Amino acid sequence: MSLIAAELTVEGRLEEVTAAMQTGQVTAICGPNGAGKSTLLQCLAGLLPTEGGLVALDHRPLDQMRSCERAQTIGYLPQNGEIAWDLTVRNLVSLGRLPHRDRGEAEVAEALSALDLDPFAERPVSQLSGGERARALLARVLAGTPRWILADEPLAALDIAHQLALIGHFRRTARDGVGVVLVLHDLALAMNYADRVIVLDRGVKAADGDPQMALSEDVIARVWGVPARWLGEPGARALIPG
Ligand SMILES: Nc1ncnc2c1ncn2[C@@H]1O[C@H](COP(=O)(O)OP(=O)(O)OP(=O)(O)O)[C@@H](O)[C@H]1O
Repeated sequence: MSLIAAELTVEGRLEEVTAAMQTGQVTAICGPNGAGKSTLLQCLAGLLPTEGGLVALDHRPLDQMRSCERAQTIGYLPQNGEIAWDLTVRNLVSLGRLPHRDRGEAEVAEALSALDLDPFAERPVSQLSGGERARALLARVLAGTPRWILADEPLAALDIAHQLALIGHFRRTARDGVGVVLVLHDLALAMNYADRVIVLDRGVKAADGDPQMALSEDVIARVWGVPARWLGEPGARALIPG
């Protein structure tokens, strides 16, 4: 098992947030706009220097790892990622193999298939819809076969069928020993599919634990300021406002 442990303060954005995540689990990071979710994910990926605190992967501070090793180990999907060149989808996804310095044709093919991109593989990315583009960017991360997947709102642009297919893929990947950390705005997806939920509120941790506890109606009322009720059975819950 691998572990990422963080103890973080980022001026004006995160205040003494501690978190420890393990492989084999899907961890969701939830919270209102501006709560610090993307900031936390960037810190966990080693992309944002932290003034106070530390992020360690298996007790090794991330900033002491070589960038190549870090890139092989941690796959990061930013929110609204840019695509600088008008590559074909296959070539974009192949960029995920850069840290490994190989073509990784089998891994690229697997990632294309996991994201249902085979019909678009030879198409320039400029000719994709928003959701297809989001899937191509995530496929690039998966092609790198990282031990950790850190993805910022990976489901936001996807239709319900692709959301469910992808969350199923994340769950299987976690079962195979990968650590999956997802920023999610959809609280029902977090409730039904995450093993663990971290809730941030204005830069501080408001809850951390199993989804039933971390996303209780009380927490939702306190953090989001919205009265809401959970209906349905565990694993198939729906959040009803009011
Ligand atoms: N580059 C930056 N420099 C300074 N402050 C920033 C920067 N990026 C974001 N912030 C601020 O830090 C806080 C946390 O931002 P962050 O993007 O982490 O929030 P978030 O929870 O991901 O929000 P959202 O749900 O809107 O994506 C916000 O108040 C934001 O305005």
